[in-house]
Amino acid sequence: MSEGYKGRIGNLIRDARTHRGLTQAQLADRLNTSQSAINRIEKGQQNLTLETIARISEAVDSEIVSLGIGPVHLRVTGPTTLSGSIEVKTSKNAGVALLCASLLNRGRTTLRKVARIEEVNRLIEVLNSLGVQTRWLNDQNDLEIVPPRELRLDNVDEEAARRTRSVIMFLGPLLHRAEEFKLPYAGGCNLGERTVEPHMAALRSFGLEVKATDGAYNALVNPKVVPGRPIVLTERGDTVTENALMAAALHPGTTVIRNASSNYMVQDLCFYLQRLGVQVEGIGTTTLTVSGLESIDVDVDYAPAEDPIEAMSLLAAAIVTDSEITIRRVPIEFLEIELATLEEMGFLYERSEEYVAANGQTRLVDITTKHSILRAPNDKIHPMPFPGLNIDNLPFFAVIAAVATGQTLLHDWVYENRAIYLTELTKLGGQVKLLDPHRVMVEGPTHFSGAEIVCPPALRPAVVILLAMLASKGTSVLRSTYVISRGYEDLAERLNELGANIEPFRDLS
Ligand SMILES: CC(=O)N[C@H]1[C@@H](OP(=O)(O)OP(=O)(O)OC[C@H]2O[C@@H](n3ccc(=O)[nH]c3=O)[C@H](O)[C@@H]2O)O[C@H](CO)[C@@H](O)[C@@H]1O
Ligand SMILES: C=C(OP(=O)(O)O)C(=O)O
Repeated sequence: MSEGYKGRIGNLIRDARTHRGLTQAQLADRLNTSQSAINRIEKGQQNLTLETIARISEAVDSEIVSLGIGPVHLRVTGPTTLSGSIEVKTSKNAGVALLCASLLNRGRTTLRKVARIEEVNRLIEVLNSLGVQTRWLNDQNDLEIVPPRELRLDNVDEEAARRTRSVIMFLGPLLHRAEEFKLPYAGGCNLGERTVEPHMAALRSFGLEVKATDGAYNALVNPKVVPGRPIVLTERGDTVTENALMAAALHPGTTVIRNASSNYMVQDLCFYLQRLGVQVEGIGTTTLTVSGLESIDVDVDYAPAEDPIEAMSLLAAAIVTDSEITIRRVPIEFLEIELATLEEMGFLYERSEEYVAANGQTRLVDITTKHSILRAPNDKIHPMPFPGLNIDNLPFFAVIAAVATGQTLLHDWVYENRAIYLTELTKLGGQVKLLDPHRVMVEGPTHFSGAEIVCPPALRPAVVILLAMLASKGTSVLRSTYVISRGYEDLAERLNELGANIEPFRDLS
């Protein structure tokens, strides 16, 4: 390591340490080393291994070595048996919808226990670039959002916006704020072509016309156009329903949305809109009736519900490692089909009595997984819009099927590219055959063994690979894991608390 580099890293570590309010002695304590060693490191007088840097990063703040130093990789040593209990965090998808919806309100929105994930960070960056003030209030991840009098729509943080797809949900609220504006094309995971046409079709009823040119959506709004009849969505998509709801919230009349998604994030958005004073009927069904308001200026507090996809990920972690763990705060109403499918495969578990999430609505349970001997299901596993098996939960059945005896057919009719990434499991010893771009056949049981794999550019398949690595004998490396932190908060650290051995590290350039 060059002298210059050592000095630079030393400075970064000192800054991160003081930022966390730690003395050298306290940091030394956390790392099981001496204060004089920390002093030498900070002065750039010490050679550091990547492992040490990763450990220091963890002890102070994982951000310290992100400056100028490459992506985070994970080294996983397995096989692992997990134990203990873990709490499900609030959902990425409600989090991003509510951040967008906060633009409807001229007052202050406080969101409780927001998932502190990269997707949320990107959207906060976009909001900040528009002049919205945001502040994390405490280590519970409560977030305060205060919009400005006038939004700076000509100042959008394009780089942040392009890294998320959720920015498409700015269209619904913004069409009430400006008659002309521009948004960068939505990005996000590479799951193949994902149309935005249903969004345009739904919002046309509110006078929005969008021309897509030069990498941007150029929006023109005719405020005289209001929905004359029910809006019929051509796809029961989640974000399209959310866009239509947000547009309807500031339309001072009644809007009926048919073929609406009734999925978890849509429900959270509806509950938030109700707090804003907007009347929403039909929550949980496919017809939503919204009585909107001329303007909204209230201070509101809302606590989004727990993430069914994170809960499914944790169930899959337990199943693939054959572990008995307790997963707390599972939003059971959004996992019923998944659990019924798992039961058919021989999965054993106990569940607690139901209790209610902080939003006062969503039903939660604690699930304790039990040692199970799994067999392939008789029928194929395929997703459906809620109340079907969640589209984002399907990939987890690949790693579950890999530990079940027999052949399981997974049919992802939804995404052009997502099933393809599941074949990466073969690198760990899985038998996963791609039948066509939408169908994979998984044959188990599998004796996983460690390998080095670059993260697929899609959140759920990336986590599926990570979970298989937990069950793999020996050392695995999962490279470039930004895509995982897009949707999960501290996943590696939290799995380590259950007994996993996952070590984050970075390359030095
Ligand atoms: C931020 C957020 O909330 N993201 C979720 C949302 O994305 P989002 O709402 O953006 O999903 P899309 O609109 O891209 O829909 C996903 C895919 O499903 C297809 N499709 C969808 C519904 C339907 O009835 N028919 C149909 O064909 C679409 O053409 C597309 O190819 O919903 C997806 C599907 O649940 C989830 O994977 C995403 O995690
Ligand atoms: C596909 C997903 O999300 P997004 O819509 O943010 O790409 C997902 O959460 O798996």
